Amino acid sequence: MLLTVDVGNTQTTLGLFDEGGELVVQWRMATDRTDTADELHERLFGYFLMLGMKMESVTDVAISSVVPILSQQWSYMMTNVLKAEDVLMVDATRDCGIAVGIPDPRQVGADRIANAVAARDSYGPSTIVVDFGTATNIDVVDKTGTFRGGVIMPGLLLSANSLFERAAKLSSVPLVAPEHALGVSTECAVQSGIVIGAACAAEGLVARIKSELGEPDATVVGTGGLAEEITRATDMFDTIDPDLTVRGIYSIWRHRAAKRAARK
Ligand SMILES: Nc1ncnc2c1ncn2[C@@H]1O[C@H](COP(=O)(O)OP(=O)(O)O)[C@@H](O)[C@H]1O
Ligand SMILES: CC(C)(COP(=O)(O)O)[C@@H](O)C(=O)NCCC(=O)O
Ligand SMILES: [K+]
Repeated sequence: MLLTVDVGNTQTTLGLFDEGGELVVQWRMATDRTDTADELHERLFGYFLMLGMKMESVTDVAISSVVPILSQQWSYMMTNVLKAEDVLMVDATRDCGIAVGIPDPRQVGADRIANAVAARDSYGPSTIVVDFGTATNIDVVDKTGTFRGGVIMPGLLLSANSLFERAAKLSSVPLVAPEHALGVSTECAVQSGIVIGAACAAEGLVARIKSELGEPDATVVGTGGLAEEITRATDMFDTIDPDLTVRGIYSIWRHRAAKRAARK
């Protein structure tokens, strides 16, 4: 089985794929920057126990991480503790099976490359991904199937928390989409600003990107932990695909495995 690990700034999503490429199970844990390799091992062991699965069933590992300190700890744990033979770290400077059309691929977050690969595989070229997590990032695949970059902006929770921290009369409200943009209470006004505001920002940016690319019919896909809530505030998405990043990591692993097999 392939174990995929997607280390985001807020949560880490783990996935297990069977030999046929089916995502068998997926789970999330909080991302804690202070975790050591031993702590990650303990937590992984606990999840396998809970799932009634054996860690020995993992033959391959692929990691996408946007938290460098944890990239090291995960990689060390998989190699030295789990003794995985081959640990793939997603990295846009190595062949991920997609053309990268930006000047310095070293800068790109691994999750954004994974999103682009899965978007191209699942929806074809000319696809725009909006990923609502710690950051809201837009990842663009043009009609030639090339990753073209996109947008990075503060995520909903980050924006909301800064607002609550700095505005003396405001305190935390549930981040759900209100029925109307016109808020008649403090709670509704804040929900409108944060949730509908994030939807409108994404709509506006996607419209501009479509126009800059000259691809008005690009497919628009929503993903990330907060996508389900945003979708209540907009009809911009052709689809919501919560497993996009994890499938991208799988595709990149499969691409590399096929290349390796061809060399043998
Ligand atoms: N299954 C879920 N359904 C709804 N919200 C979720 C789910 N999983 C995570 N979230 C929310 O999404 C946020 C994390 O999103 P995620 O895309 O994992 O961010 P990151 O990749 O930056 O860590 C968290 O604030 C969490 O509350
Ligand atoms: C844009 C991101 C902060 C998104 O992180 P996330 O919200 O998934 O935790 C991450 O992909 C990142 O740190 N990228 C590096 C900069 C770049 O992609 O250009
Ligand atoms: K994100």
